Amino acid sequence: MTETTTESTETTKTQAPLADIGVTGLATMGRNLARNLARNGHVVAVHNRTQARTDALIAEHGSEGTFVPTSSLRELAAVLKRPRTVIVMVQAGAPTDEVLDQLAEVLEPGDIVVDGGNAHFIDTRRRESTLRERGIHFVGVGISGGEEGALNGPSIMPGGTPEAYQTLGPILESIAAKVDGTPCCTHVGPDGAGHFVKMVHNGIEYADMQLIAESYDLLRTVLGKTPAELAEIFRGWNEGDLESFLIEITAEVLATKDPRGDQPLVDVILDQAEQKGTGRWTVQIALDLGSPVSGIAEAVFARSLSAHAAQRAAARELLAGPTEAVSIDDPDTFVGDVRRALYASKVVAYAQGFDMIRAGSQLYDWNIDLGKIATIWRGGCIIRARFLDRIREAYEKRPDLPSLMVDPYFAKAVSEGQASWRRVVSVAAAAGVPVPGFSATLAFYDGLRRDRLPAALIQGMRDLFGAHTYRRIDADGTFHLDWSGDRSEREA
Ligand SMILES: NC(=O)C1=CN([C@@H]2O[C@H](COP(=O)(O)OP(=O)(O)OC[C@H]3O[C@@H](n4cnc5c(N)ncnc54)[C@H](OP(=O)(O)O)[C@@H]3O)[C@@H](O)[C@H]2O)C=CC1
Ligand SMILES: O=C(CO)[C@H](O)[C@H](O)COP(=O)(O)O
Repeated sequence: MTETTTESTETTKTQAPLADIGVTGLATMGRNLARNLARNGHVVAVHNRTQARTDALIAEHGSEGTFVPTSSLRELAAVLKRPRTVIVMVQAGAPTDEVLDQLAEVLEPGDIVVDGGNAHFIDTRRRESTLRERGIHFVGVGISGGEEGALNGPSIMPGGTPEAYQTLGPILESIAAKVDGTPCCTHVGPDGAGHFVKMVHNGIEYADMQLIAESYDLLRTVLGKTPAELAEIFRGWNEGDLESFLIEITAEVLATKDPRGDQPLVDVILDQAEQKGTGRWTVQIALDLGSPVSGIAEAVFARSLSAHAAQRAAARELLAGPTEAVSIDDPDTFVGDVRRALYASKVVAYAQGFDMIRAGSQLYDWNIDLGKIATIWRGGCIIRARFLDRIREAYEKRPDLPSLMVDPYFAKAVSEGQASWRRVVSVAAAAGVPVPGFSATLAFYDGLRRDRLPAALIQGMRDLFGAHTYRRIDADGTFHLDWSGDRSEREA
């Protein structure tokens, strides 16, 4: 029997079954996650700070499953089966702490609290340790897929203890997206591992979106293609190795007209990209880990630059652009070059993200299985893409792969694309089209493959001005040159 009506809260309370799971925070994500849980047969107790959201959920979707509406966290705790499981889907940051403090007062040792928001993994580690002292299992869970994914199957990245996953895992797996029958949900690792992986997912998301935006800009500026023509090109690309959710929605955005007029919607949207923070966190943490995520960093910086409206307006008046027009002999060949450059750059951005996950896993002793991460990103999440199956294969074949770039499949794919990639970056520079993503990822590729890097010169300079020492290619140890004296070398 489905408890769906709001006419009498009292009736609902007295007849309410003990719920399997609770969800507090019923905005975009929480509401759809609760519906997904209910549609999959779980009895879901729901709560929101502002009662109207709870009432709206029950009124509009109460018939989709068994919901138990509640009007306080204490009431939510009272209607849950023991040990209780509560998913918190509220705004990240201070609001999450507030809700966790309130929940800690009404829960008991052995209960499980899940934070499904976009929390910083350092906060998750802190919260896990605080709640552990009270005997409560705290599980930081990365959830990706946006509004539609939360309803129909997101990609789910849970951290926390293996014990908590034993209870929580089957529930989360039941609502996750499925690819070839495999749920896009796995126990990522302890404490903050799930939120760390979600953070890097979002960093990759930023890079992927930036690279697609650069492709659009180049084809539009250099070839003069219209948004409608470009929508067709992206639709075509979505049939091949670039097939992904982001390419699919690119075509959709470009094909859409302004509802207020006849021009393309993309031409009336303000060109200042916003960001909530997960991309920035990825780069901040990557700096601490010494993980060179240059493609992701350029994507974050490109959003920042776009938002500096006053600087851009001042510079537009003063800074000269190319004096000669770029002419492309064969537009179709150039479209193919951009497609190959996009694929190669994407491989680099994903490789950087996976390298960063490995670095985080080593530092925090999380033992994250990269093949499993690729597996759960194949469906449900924003960066879902056909080539993630290749990434899964690469890490399953060789879990200690030093970099995705040296997996035979990706090494071949990127090497085959490099000539196109170089042409695209050259044309962009000549045409004055900014391609920070394409350039940074190509530089990363060249940096990886070079026999000798100019880092040797940097080491020489460091030793000259600061006696920072250098190592030699032909002897063990560290050395210092007497730069201001007789230039003899001594072991440091
Ligand atoms: N939107 C998306 O596509 C995605 C979002 N996420 C993450 O999921 C979480 C939820 O996102 P979303 O659904 O967009 O909602 P929002 O991030 O917009 O948060 C709104 C919800 O938080 C509640 N809230 C805010 N402050 C408090 C507080 N002090 N005490 C209690 N409740 C509070 C609101 O309650 P009230 O109604 O009373 O204001 C409302 O339920 C966030 O952490 C977000 O980063 C993750 C993946 C995708
Ligand atoms: O988590 C998400 C998807 O996985 C959100 O959609 C993402 O946080 C959006 O980020 P931003 O607003 O910074 O572009």
